[in-house]
Amino acid sequence: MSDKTILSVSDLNLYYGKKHALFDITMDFQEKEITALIGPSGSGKSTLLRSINRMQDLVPGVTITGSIMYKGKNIYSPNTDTIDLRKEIGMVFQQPNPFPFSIYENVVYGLRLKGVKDKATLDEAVEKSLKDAAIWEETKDILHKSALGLSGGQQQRVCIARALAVNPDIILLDEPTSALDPISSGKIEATLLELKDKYTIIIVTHNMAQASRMSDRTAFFMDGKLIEYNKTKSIFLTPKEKETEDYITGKFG
Ligand SMILES: Nc1ncnc2c1ncn2[C@@H]1O[C@H](COP(=O)(O)OP(=O)(O)OP(=O)(O)O)[C@@H](O)[C@H]1O
Repeated sequence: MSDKTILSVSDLNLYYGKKHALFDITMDFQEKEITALIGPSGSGKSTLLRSINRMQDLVPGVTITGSIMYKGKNIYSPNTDTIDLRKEIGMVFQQPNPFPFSIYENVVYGLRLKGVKDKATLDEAVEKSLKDAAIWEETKDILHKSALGLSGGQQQRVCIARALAVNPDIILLDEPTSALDPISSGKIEATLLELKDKYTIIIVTHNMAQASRMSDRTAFFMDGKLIEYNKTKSIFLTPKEKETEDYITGKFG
């Protein structure tokens, strides 16, 4: 574990009923870096990502063993308040999923849940979060219009702003650009690169070019196993495992 380790996954196994989906995953995530999780469909990337903020607990029949240490505590300890955990470890999904409210109400959603009522505080959070998500200029004059009226790319940046508004430490993103056109994807990538100064980012992506452009470290998964994990340059230029090389050169997957 290095000084910069923010999350430490040890011997994590996950079963959906009898199906063993993650096998002995052990890996550390570094603070204020972007880590990409790559691998073929069904390799367990989303399962691992969702395990990090205990979203996977919501699936009936799931069994999880092992630990994920965050700020000195095992997030799988029975004492963990998962609502609080998900404020510190936010999530953005593949399909933009704004709520059917105004842009403003989408962004302040988590703050309202926390009981924040002061208008000036909420206004400030809206402006800051939309700026950080690089969507302020496009939305500042229409804050009280429905978020559903925005384009898919704009909706996704509002969803990023919604995640940022509660001031998380870590942002998990599950293929956040796969439903978007290349221009919108490029904007999200640029936004995430800016956010890395303030947040730790873990992103599942099928897009190899995106992983190699954006991430500091890359983890390659296959059949629920972590095959190789290293600095992104090493994974893409000098992979150690044959499976990694075959995948990144497009031989399978
Ligand atoms: N709710 C579920 N119930 C049962 N099995 C599941 C469930 N979710 C995922 N799985 C299985 O667990 C394995 C890992 O799935 P997961 O979605 O984590 O893979 P992935 O690498 O993210 O795939 P993709 O790239 O297609 O999103 C797959 O075999 C999948 O079928």
